[in-house]
Amino acid sequence: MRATVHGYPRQGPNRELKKAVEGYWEGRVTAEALHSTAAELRRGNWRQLADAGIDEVPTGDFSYYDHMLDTTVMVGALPERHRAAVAADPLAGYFAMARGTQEAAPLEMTKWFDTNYHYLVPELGPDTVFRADAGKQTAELGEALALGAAAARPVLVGPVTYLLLAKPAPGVAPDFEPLTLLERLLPVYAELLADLRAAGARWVQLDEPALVQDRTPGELAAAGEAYRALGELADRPRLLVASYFDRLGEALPVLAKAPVEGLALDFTGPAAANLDALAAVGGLPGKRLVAGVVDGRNVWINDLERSMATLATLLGLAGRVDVATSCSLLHVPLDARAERRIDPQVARWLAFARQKAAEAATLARGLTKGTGAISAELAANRADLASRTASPLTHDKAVRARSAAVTEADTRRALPYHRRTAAQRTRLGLPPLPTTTIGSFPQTAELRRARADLRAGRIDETAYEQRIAAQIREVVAFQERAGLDVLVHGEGERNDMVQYFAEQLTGYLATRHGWVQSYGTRYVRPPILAGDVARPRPMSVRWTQYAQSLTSRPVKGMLTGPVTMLAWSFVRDDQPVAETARQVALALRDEVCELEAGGAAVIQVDEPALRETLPLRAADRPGYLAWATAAFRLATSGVRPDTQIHTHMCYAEFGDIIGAIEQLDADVISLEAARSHMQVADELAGHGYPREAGPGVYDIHSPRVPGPEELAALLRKGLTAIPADRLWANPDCGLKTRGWPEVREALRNMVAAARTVRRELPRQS
Ligand SMILES: CN1c2c(nc(N)[nH]c2=O)NC[C@@H]1CNc1ccc(C(=O)N[C@@H](CCC(=O)N[C@@H](CCC(=O)N[C@@H](CCC(=O)O)C(=O)O)C(=O)O)C(=O)O)cc1
Ligand SMILES: N[C@@H](CCS)C(=O)O
Ligand SMILES: [Zn+2]
Repeated sequence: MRATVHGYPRQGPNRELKKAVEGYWEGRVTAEALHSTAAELRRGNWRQLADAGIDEVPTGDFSYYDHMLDTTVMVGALPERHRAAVAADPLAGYFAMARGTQEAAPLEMTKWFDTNYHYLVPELGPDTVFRADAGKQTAELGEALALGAAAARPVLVGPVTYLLLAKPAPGVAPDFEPLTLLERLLPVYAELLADLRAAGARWVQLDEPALVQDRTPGELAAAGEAYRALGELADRPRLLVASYFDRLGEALPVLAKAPVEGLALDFTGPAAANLDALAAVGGLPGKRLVAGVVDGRNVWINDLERSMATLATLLGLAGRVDVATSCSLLHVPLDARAERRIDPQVARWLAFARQKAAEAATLARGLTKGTGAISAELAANRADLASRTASPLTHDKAVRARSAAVTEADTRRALPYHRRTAAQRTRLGLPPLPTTTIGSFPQTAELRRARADLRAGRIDETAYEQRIAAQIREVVAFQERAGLDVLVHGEGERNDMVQYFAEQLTGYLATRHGWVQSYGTRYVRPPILAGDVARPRPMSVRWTQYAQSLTSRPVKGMLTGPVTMLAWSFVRDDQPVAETARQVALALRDEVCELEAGGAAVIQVDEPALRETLPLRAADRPGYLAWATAAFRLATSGVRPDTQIHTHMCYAEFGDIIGAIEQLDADVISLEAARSHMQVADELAGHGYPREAGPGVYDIHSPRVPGPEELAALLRKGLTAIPADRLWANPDCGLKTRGWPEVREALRNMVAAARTVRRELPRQS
């Protein structure tokens, strides 16, 4: 029995990859230097995995930006508008597809299943011509083999998932279904498999996570047909079809029957249902089962005894069982041992990527040699688990009592929306198409340096606060000059919209080095929800009030909502997630009320992750949406009717949660829409969304500055779906990743566009 993982963090111990890629973009790092840093990081990862006891390493999971974009390159499906740039300079062209240029828009970016990782959406149409390019995969396999890896297994996004995650290219009919291209794509995969075999691959993994979502009979039949065709190829390595993030459900019998040599299944969380389902289909006789028993999505140590029991059952259900993490370790930080500041009593409960690889190796050893061979590890693990259950850190009586006393009435505002809206209009006196931003302004290197200086003791708290106050003055003055209607303080004091609040709440642990890739070169350090949550003191009131003291225009209070506070953290697995959400919501409710008492007439509570953590299977959704929307309302319903509650969401398709968005009972919502050409405005209108909305007009993920005409056209498009008295003009998301020059120009253009479109509106009688 072997131990393996599906993928490993790419960034390196000190985010060397981020620094090299951003250096290349800025012209400070040559392409050669970038390639050599990347190769060194890959070698470091394989060595680390081998040291942890992993005896089959993944290859090809590394990426300069995103593995879906790599797949688009691998199958030659480059968007027409980027072809010339890629032909002229493949590396620069690759980043142009990811980030866009002044001439050519980037690919759309969206969430990778229910994770906080974002991928670039392939754009396909009836004229798409696929062409195999195995170069990256064969080169990385060659590197691993040259390093002496005992066994190396290339990992590719599978053809069915690739097509199911694609969208119609611009200009292609919106009802075009990329899956209809499967027959054309399979010969390309056949060629790739032959190339990988020739390069020394004995096994190749094809990732099909899209098959854990609800699929139509036609999609399941297409998957069955694809793996029949690939399985019947003569010149190919052995095939391992991998699924993760949930149970395979009705796709399990389809894959179990396919002529492939192995399946990788997740056995954690809701995917634990795979165990009974596997027994029900008669197991995988003669096949390899790669059993994902070590959770690749959380940071908690594995219950080794429970996993051994699962593995023992699985031994009777497959020809051969190997031990693995449930999914790629891309979604967890690299090394818990780097967190020297975490209390050792708590640190013993934590396992990051490196520790999870070691857990898989321990389990594989136990399976091969018997539990006696891992008795020391089992005893230590038992003691660590028991210390967590018994710890006073995980229980706060006052928090539990308050949470238990919450009633339905605590989650309802005093008046319904239609009675609040008039009071808010009178209080705010805004023009039609009011202009605003989503909250953050550029997080300049100077701001980050000030924070790093504070951490290192090079400056004191007073000097740091002066720096933040200066930033707020600059942000407010700019917004007044630019003519925005509802201002923000700019979030300059926040390292991250979740981490900043988590650092001020009890029950959360912060990491120092726990970076996880969010998209491209952007990383987050998800805090860890380890205990009961309370708010010892106000968190955002002071800076909001300071900004309001500088202007007579309304300044929005800005908070992160309870669902996002959970989604972008590692949540505790020792109590229902709904209970954790209620605790966080109560802490936020106190903050919302204190912002209002401090004079805020508009308070935005961001829930960008509401859609992201929607369960992948429809059957699990009503339960999630019930606790998630109740937590948001609990956090926001303590305010007066004339206080306007905004919420904001980005990075996702919202069509399937519009009913739930209504359940939030917010007064105004801003949504990401620019890259998808305001499609969301139609979706809102299609569902009869009766409230105010700001579908984003400025794509903040690209350095490209939209002109006033383009922005006015998007607003006019918004007006076809949402009436003028309910439409807001705003960017897609916060501006923290952008530079000041772009932001200044884009926001001036946005205000000019709103003014132009306002002039075109019929006169109010
Ligand atoms: C809105 N989004 C967010 C998501 N998840 C979150 N948890 N937060 C989000 O905002 N998911 C969906 C999207 C994803 N979008 C983004 C956008 C931007 C970033 C980003 O810019 N990340 C930064 C890191 C931000 C941060 O923590 N900054 C710290 C500085 C930390 C640091 O680099 N420290 C260095 C020293 C720095 C120095 O010396 O100058 C160190 O500690 O070694 C801060 O401001 O204090 C990034 O750089 O990637 C992420 C997701
Ligand atoms: N208020 C946050 C939302 C990001 S999703 C920001 O502006 O960055
Ligand atoms: Zn956003």
